[in-house]
Amino acid sequence: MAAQTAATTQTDGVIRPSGGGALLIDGKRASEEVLATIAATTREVVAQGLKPGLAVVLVGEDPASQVYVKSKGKAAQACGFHSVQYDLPATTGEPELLALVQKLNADPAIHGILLQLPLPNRLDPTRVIEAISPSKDVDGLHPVNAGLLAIGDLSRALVPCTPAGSMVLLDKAAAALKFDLSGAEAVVVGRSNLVGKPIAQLLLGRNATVTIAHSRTRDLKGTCLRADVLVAAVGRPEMIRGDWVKPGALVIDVGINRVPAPSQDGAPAKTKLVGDVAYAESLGRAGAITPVPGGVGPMTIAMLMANTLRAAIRIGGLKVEF
Ligand SMILES: Nc1nc(=O)c2c([nH]1)NC[C@@H]1CN(c3ccc(C(=O)N[C@@H](CCC(=O)O)C(=O)O)cc3)C=[N+]21
Repeated sequence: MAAQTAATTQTDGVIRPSGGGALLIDGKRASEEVLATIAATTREVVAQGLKPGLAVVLVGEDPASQVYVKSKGKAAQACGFHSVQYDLPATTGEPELLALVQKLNADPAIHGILLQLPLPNRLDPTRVIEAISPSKDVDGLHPVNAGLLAIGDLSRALVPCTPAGSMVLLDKAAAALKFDLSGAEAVVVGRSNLVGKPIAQLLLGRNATVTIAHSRTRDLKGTCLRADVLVAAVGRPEMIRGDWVKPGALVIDVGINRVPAPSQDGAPAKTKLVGDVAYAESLGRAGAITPVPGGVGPMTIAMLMANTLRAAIRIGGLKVEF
């Protein structure tokens, strides 16, 4: 990352490029901080006789999903959790999947159930997600958790991991720039149940003035240009251009898109990860920006661990501050 090789100062997970320009919010470092807190709290919880347990369910053989699921299992073990993974063949039927969910719902060693998405096309994720006990729904996708978030009951909701992680990074950016989210113009590009809608709810909970924009928005560039806080969650590589960013804006790039990278001297074709924001173009405009990779992605995994620990504490009825 060229922008980070220039002389930089790093204070509290924020990289300040020496030549000026956007502050870079270091999601890798923020995730390590969160994971360290989780590991410490887990030792406390284990000392009280409760070991948080996470079950990850993967259906089929999507290579990207296999990589994500592996890193979730690793993080769970590093946190001191009990961690199990179910690899089911792509041919698995809905009844078998529902039976596994019921078994995990009833298993006292399991406090978090993560159903890796997307499922193979034949399977309807809605029915399977709705079978997960809301108290173990660490993805925050069950309608009960979506509803608790919508009414602002964050003490009871399990909040989806990517939105929760995005807010941690946004808080870091706001603190570094002494920027008050209350009353600010926030624009979320993307309206998915997994990311766009829950982020909008969280921003509203902070008293931001929230616009949810999407592919049918008439003047997307003009809408983005109004944003003091711009959250990109569209899943299209570098769709948000630098000249769509209001000068000084806080930019949270949720996109993780694998695209072909130029290969040299006939070397095998390579790929690289880019966000939904044209990063290089935005550095001279944004006040702060999250990089891809190393931004929201690592935070997503850290928040999955946070949700699992929270679920365990609630299910176990422990009085542990977390
Ligand atoms: N039920 C469910 N819940 C999810 O949370 C969920 C899911 N299904 N399906 C797939 C997406 C994707 N996802 C990512 C998590 C971490 C990184 C991550 O750590 N990315 C690294 C780079 C990793 C790499 O190099 O490929 C980074 O951005 O720095 C990326 C993507 C969670 N997802």
